[in-house]
Amino acid sequence: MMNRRSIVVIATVAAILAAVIPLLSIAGYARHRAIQVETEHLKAYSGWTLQRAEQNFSQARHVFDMLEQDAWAACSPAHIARMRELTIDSQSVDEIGYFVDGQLACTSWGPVQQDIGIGVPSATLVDGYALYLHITPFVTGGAPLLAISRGDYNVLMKHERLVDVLTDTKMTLGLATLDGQLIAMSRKADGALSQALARGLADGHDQDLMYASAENTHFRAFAITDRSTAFDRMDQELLLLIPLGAGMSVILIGLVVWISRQHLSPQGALQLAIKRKAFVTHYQPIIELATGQCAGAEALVRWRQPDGSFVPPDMFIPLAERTGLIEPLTDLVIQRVVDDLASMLRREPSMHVAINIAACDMQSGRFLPVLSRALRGAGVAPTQVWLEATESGFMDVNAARATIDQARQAGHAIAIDDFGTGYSSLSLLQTLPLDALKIDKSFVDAIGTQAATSIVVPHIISMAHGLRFRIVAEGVETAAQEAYLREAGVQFVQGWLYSKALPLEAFLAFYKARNQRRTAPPPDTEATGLTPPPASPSAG
Ligand SMILES: Nc1nc2c(ncn2[C@@H]2O[C@@H]3COP(=O)(O)O[C@H]4[C@@H](O)[C@H](n5cnc6c(=O)[nH]c(N)nc65)O[C@@H]4COP(=O)(O)O[C@H]3[C@H]2O)c(=O)[nH]1
Repeated sequence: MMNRRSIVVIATVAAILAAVIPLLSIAGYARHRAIQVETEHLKAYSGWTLQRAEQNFSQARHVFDMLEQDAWAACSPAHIARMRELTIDSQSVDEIGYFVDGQLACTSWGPVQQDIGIGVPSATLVDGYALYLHITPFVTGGAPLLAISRGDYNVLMKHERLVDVLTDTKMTLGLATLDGQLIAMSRKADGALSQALARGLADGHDQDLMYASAENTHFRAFAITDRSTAFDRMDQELLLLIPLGAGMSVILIGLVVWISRQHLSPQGALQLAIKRKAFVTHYQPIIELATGQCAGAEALVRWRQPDGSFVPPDMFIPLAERTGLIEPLTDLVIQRVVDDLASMLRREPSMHVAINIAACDMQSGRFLPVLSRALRGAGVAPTQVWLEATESGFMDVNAARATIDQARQAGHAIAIDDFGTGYSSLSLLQTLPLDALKIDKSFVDAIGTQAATSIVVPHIISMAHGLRFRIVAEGVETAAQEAYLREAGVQFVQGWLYSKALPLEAFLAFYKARNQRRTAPPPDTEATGLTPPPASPSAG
């Protein structure tokens, strides 16, 4: 588990990010969206500009069709009158010219005396049309016009007419030939950009301007606007999206607070640790006094911290019991013990391991199927697994009896742990079909002292003998205690005199060393059972 300081730092950083990221994402999204929408807007206007140009172009085509329908006497009054009539009827066409042998012979205004050649077209369109971009009308004078020619005729029209589309925001519309010659612009705009767009520059934006274009078979049209237009749009989008971003920030911050509380509250931390299976079991050897051999071990759970240290069970078992987390924890311990010791238990059929069972589990018996599944899967005999519970586990006698019966039928031995520290010990011992009694360390400590409890120890032992219980004395620390217990007929001992609780590897090594030595003919120490344990990492 991380320490509080790291959690607070991480939670603070996460909360700041949770507050800022949604707002930045929303701003980024709004910017992207605004540019996208404005590009589509410009593209739509480019399309409408093309439509407008085509309308003008089709009016020119109509004029040509009308004139070519009849065989006119060239520049006759009727011919000129017809040209004038068509000029007046058409909204787009300002003047019509008629050429003979490449020389302007007459216009919709009348015959032409001057020597005016047709000239070289600026661009040739499909369908046999030619474009002359800047023709100065010689009759009316004035600003240059655009000429479209077909056959012997040309029609003149104002450039701006091709791009006179009403826009809803400020923008410049432009029209060009497909080979990149600029025909008309609705307003003045950046020259280099307009030329580039006329030549087919793709949609996009620079520091100041945004632009998009569209094409048809005759023309290319484009639209240019200031980027501020898009940013105005972005402001509107942002206004709509900010509550959404703020809502997301609040949800994320709430999540961060919830997760950090999970980590910071002891219950939350324990819950997470169970979820992450952050527990190991250490094994405290149990010594058989008659042989001095290691007869088994008590499994003692430890909560592993990220820095490699361990939290002892006294620090979290009571919390686990209060909060109901003891149940998944018991299951974890069962699985861990089986994973750790299965092969050794299979190899050493006389060895046993004792697992602590919490009071509520002892009363419900809920863990028994879990244990039986785990043992069956690993091929371990249930007789090799002892179950230890303190007196509180047996308080509800009927419930406890059901669990004990089931457990014993399965083959487990049941031990009453920390005997003498709780209430109603005597009646419990007589009422329940128990197999073993563990004398609490506080009684063992009293051996050979003047403490009042020292008087009780022989009575506990003789009572256990009377009930035919196996006896395990816990917390044996001195040779004198061991000598007393041996004399009193206690079969098993457990305590720092032999070994503290050991990590798995160290326990396996202890077991091997201890039992190998004991099978060899005994040195002097053999008779006392006081062989010092091999040097091993202490973890108890
Ligand atoms: N000073 C001293 N201490 C000795 C000596 N010999 C053994 N001990 C300590 O006494 C405790 C014996 O376990 P316990 O009475 O079952 O008492 C256990 C048991 O009630 C509970 N516990 C441990 N593991 C589990 C578990 O897996 N499930 C449940 N429900 N409770 C557990 O936590 C208690 C404390 O366990 P630990 O801290 O490992 O402490 C262990 C052990 O390290 C000694 O010679 N001197």
